[in-house]
Amino acid sequence: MKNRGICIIGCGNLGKSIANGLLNNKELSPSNITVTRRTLSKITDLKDAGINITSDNVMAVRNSNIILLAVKPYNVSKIINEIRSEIKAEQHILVSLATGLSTSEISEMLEHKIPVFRAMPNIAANIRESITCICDKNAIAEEVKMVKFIFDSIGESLIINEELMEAATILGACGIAFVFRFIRAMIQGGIQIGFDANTAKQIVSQTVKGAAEMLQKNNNHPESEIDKVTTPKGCTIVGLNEMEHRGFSSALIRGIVTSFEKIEK
Ligand SMILES: NC(=O)C1=CN([C@@H]2O[C@H](COP(=O)(O)OP(=O)(O)OC[C@H]3O[C@@H](n4cnc5c(N)ncnc54)[C@H](O)[C@@H]3O)[C@@H](O)[C@H]2O)C=CC1
Ligand SMILES: O=C(O)[C@@H]1CCC=N1
Repeated sequence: MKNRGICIIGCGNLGKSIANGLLNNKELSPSNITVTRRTLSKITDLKDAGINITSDNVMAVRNSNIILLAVKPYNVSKIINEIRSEIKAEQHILVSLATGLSTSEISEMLEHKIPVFRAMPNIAANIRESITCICDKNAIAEEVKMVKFIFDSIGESLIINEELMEAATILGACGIAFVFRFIRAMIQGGIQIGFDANTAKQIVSQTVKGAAEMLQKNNNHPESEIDKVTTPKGCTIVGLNEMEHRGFSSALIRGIVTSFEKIEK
């Protein structure tokens, strides 16, 4: 990776998070990273850190090997039109972050057959705690490794089949919003039983973090951890059962399926 040039076209929320993640990766030199945005004043901090910033997408592509397309889906074809003639089969790999556009659709917009990837991170990329699902078209193992290296800089990454990419979008990228809504409801409950909002947020955030880390470290099923909390005839089981009577799990599952049906349309 050391001598590979990486460019990020569209340095907005995700693009900037990725650039920051890459800055923290000691195996990469900031001088090999170029990011583009129309309003450069919003990314001068990246310039101060040694990253090249420009509004010239064509120049950025010319001087790089791995192109990350981090613009909104409706801007993808316009950007590809702009950079198409600069994309060379022997030089480039393209990684699209755009929701809902397949690798085939993107490949068809290109002049040459090059490896095309899709990657779906979530906004925790900002603190390098994203989960990014990745799939590819026409890539060899070494190229897959290079792309995975980039997304491992902003959290964890996973190679999946493209047919699961929409499901990955719902579970990981939209999923973080579902988790935030759960957290908000916990905080509201916490306030009703006596805490101020900030204290409730601190207790709930750390509780959620602890639960997630337990699953990651112990690899147990959530239900076996729940069994450790539920004292017979105790206060946890009555709360859990009341939530289920009110449709807690069912509401979450139905929300996930509804989001999935929307993205599949
Ligand atoms: N926001 C999210 O949670 C997720 C978003 N995505 C996908 O990632 C992509 C980027 O999303 P965000 O970063 O949230 O959007 P954003 O709007 O924050 O970033 C896009 C950036 O591209 C810039 N841009 C637009 N046209 C340009 C041009 N011609 N040249 C250079 N820069 C240009 C915009 O000024 C903006 O800063 C989207 O395709 C989205 O579907 C994927 C996973 C999660
Ligand atoms: O809500 C959306 O459409 C996008 C997809 C992934 C996250 N946000």
